Amino acid sequence: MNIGVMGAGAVGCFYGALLARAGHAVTLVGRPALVRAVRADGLRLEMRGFDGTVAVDAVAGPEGLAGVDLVLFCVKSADTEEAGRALLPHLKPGAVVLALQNGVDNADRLAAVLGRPVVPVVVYVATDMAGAAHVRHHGRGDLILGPGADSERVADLLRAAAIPATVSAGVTAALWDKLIINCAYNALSAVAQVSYGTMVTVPAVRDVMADVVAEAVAVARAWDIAVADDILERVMALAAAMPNQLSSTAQDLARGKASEIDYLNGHIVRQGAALGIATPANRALLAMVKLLEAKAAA
Ligand SMILES: NC(=O)C1=CN([C@@H]2O[C@H](COP(=O)(O)OP(=O)(O)OC[C@H]3O[C@@H](n4cnc5c(N)ncnc54)[C@H](OP(=O)(O)O)[C@@H]3O)[C@@H](O)[C@H]2O)C=CC1
Ligand SMILES: CC(C)(CO)C(=O)C(=O)O
Repeated sequence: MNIGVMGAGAVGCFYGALLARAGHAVTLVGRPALVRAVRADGLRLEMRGFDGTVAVDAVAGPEGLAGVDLVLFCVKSADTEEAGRALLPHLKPGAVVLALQNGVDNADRLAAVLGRPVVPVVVYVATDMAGAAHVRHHGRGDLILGPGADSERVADLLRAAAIPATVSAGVTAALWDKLIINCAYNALSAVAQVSYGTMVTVPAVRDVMADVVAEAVAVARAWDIAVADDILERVMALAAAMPNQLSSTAQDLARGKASEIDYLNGHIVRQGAALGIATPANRALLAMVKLLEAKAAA
């Protein structure tokens, strides 16, 4: 199949590389430095059991996706509308679009721009870019796709490419579960630039994480989202599973990049305000990360 990746960063390059290894024709849309590096040397995929170059095409603009049947949309949440508008004129009428992003509203925001359904996807992976065209996998990789006319067919295609994928009518709750994990870890890890294992050794941090989770659960349940009953235990368990991990927000700030915080704790704060639910812990974490972003931009 002809497959396009809109936003060739860590997630887009990782899944694009696996699909290319499975024999699909993959075109990455990325920034000029990535395009130059892929065209010069190919895309390097480094993961357990494989370290090598994968044959993909790379282009700097979405006009290169005119012929694709499947698009993996993998930009950060703040770029969803702009990248969606750039993609729109080049999208084939029947092409299936998957949003592989954190946050809970990217697929809806993208669908509004594209004027067609977008399949929300919960992404459980740890991956980063170790160089301009070098993607490194650190763990997991499983995807939960929302239901849709093509979701089962696409999940089959993903599984055939060694990507664990399921389709779930509970995708909204799964997106919220992931959002709550992000709200608990991302900002605190970013503010102190510490790994999850270190974070949870500090009792006051565990208390703040519990407050953040309680506020987010109150917001979610007010929207009738069936958040897992054991969400706090699941949140706390992540630190043992990924003790050395720094959050993506920590990594963004360390690189002087804007983070997705407006779509993580910021989402809880906005929704809480609309619902009349107090969210002081999420508000404080949002403020701290915004302050660091402002300092970096000054
Ligand atoms: N990395 C991970 O392990 C995980 C990430 N996620 C989520 O997946 C999503 C993607 O994350 P990730 O891959 O890490 O992010 P990256 O920043 O690594 O990748 C996004 C890439 O898209 C590029 N981009 C943005 N807009 C355009 C455009 N219009 N045209 C071409 N390129 C564009 C960005 O360039 P630039 O930086 O210059 O803007 C960047 O290179 C996020 O929502 C993230 O939270 C979820 C689970 C795990
Ligand atoms: C799950 C988690 C918290 C793993 O680092 C993540 O999604 C992120 O860093 O954004």
